[in-house]
Amino acid sequence: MLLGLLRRHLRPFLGLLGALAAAQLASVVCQLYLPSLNADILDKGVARGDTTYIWHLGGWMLAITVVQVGAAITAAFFGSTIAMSFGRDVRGAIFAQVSRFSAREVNEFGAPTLITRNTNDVQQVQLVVLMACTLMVSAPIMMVGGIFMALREDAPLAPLMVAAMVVLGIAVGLIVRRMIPGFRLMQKRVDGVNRVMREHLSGVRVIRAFVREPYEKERFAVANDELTQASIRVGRLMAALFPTVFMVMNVSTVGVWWFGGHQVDAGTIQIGSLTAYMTYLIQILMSVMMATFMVMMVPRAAVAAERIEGVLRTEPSVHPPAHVVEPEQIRGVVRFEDVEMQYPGADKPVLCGVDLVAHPGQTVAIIGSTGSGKSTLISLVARLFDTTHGTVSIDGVDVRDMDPDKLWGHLGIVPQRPYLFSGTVASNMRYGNPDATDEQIWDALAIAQATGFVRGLDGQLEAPVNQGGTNLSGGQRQRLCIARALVAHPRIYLFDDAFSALDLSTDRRLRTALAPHVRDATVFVVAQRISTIADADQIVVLDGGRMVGIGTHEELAQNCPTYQEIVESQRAEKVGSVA
Ligand SMILES: Nc1ncnc2c1ncn2[C@@H]1O[C@H](COP(=O)(O)OP(=O)(O)OP(=O)(O)O)[C@@H](O)[C@H]1O
Repeated sequence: MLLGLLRRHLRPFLGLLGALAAAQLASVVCQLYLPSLNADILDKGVARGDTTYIWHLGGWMLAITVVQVGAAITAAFFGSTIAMSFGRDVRGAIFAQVSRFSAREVNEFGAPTLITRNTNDVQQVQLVVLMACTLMVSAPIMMVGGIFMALREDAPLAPLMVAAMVVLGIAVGLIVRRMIPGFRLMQKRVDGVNRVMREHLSGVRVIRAFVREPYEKERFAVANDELTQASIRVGRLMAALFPTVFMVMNVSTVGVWWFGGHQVDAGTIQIGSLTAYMTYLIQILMSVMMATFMVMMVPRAAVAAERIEGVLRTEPSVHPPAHVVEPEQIRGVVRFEDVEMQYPGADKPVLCGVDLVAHPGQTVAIIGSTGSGKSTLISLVARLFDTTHGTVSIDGVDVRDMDPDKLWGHLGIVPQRPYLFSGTVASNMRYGNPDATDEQIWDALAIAQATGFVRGLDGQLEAPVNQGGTNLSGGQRQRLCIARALVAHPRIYLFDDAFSALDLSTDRRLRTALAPHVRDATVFVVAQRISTIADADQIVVLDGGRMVGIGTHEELAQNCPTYQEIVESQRAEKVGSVA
């Protein structure tokens, strides 16, 4: 998975990778050449007292060092550019993919893991790219070149070098193999900590109201502890890695001095060559160590890549059609035909046999007990989910055959949980219609009964709105969400319990103001209160996912027992609250 991800997202940087490889090559060749010049200075210059030779080679060494430093800086610059751009592109790809997800995929993954995957996981892979860019060419060349140059200086010491490399390779391999499952567990536990943290932040008011802070602290402590345990397990293995590398390096250095010393004694090797041999050995083992460093990161990056690919390879269940069908003209006739909807993993459908037509200019209200399927019904129009049987069509075209962007462009959705984006009142109002004028916004705010409180805000339309609209009350948020839908001027409105946070008189005023504005549109209203929907052209009564009544308020009050029960229960509530 890691290789696949790297291959796809590094392709645009092939040119830069080539330049990086050239710069690294230049740097390594210079590094490999320097010890051999040093050996010459010692053996031919110092040993013979030839100062001119020393000055001459010294100058060469200086020039080569300058080239080596320049090449190393250039390689580091290219490497950082490639790694950072890689990270940017992968994050962009994940964001684009998640934007294509339907509610089903978002629910299946969960927001915390999607956030971790787009941040922490990408960072892990990016780190490996950065390391690879630094070592990719230099480590192998250094290793091969070092061996070649070292053998040129002294072949009899070669078995020692080979033994050191083999021992190092086996030791590192064994440790790294045990690290992979540890990293997988660690990333999962990072998700766990994020999940608890996110829930804590979103539900902070509820937590305080129910005095559940100690419980939440305990929950976080458990998740935190689990992450710590997993990290410690991996950390122990990592801790074993470096001492192993250094032990092999130090033992082989002692071995070289020991055997080399005897050879110098015997006169079979010169001191300069032995010094160069030592430098090469250190260089080789250093590159093995650097490669080890990278190898250490690869398992974690491989796990991260697996998680990233998990997102990138998930096919959204609500996907654009292969052949888009455009309605001749969008009028807004919405038709449900024998619609059934079953959530993935659920044992029975939440909607069954729904047949319904809504015409432009009509308001269709949906009422029913909690969990009867009202929100699900209208979410099918917006293709937040697809039906499992039957069709939902707009102007005769199945919504699954329409271009999703065009479909959503005709819809004005006011969700059950009003959500506003960080910015200003105006930026939120222009969310569905960036060209809306201030006048249009004020008109929409007036219909949504929001003018009063927006005028009272510091900055009015330019008043700041926090993420999620948390600096506004629930009712204010709901009114701004209604106004936002009105500014977009869609053909079809979907109000999902959008009036529930409004008091009765505001609800009435809002509906009166709304009527002329949506005169030509098709309006769906999910509501709990009979008073909100009594004027609707059609009222659909849902019970356990089935339509148990359809008609006007008067008709249903006459012949629909479920509706009569709802009316009766609300009347009793009203009498009870007055008493
Ligand atoms: N994303 C989901 N995944 C699985 N089941 C779901 C999902 N959303 C809703 N359900 C289930 O589907 C049923 C209908 O939910 P829905 O939200 O449509 O009801 P509702 O009538 O709008 O309820 P309420 O009046 O409380 O908002 C419920 O039993 C709910 O548990």
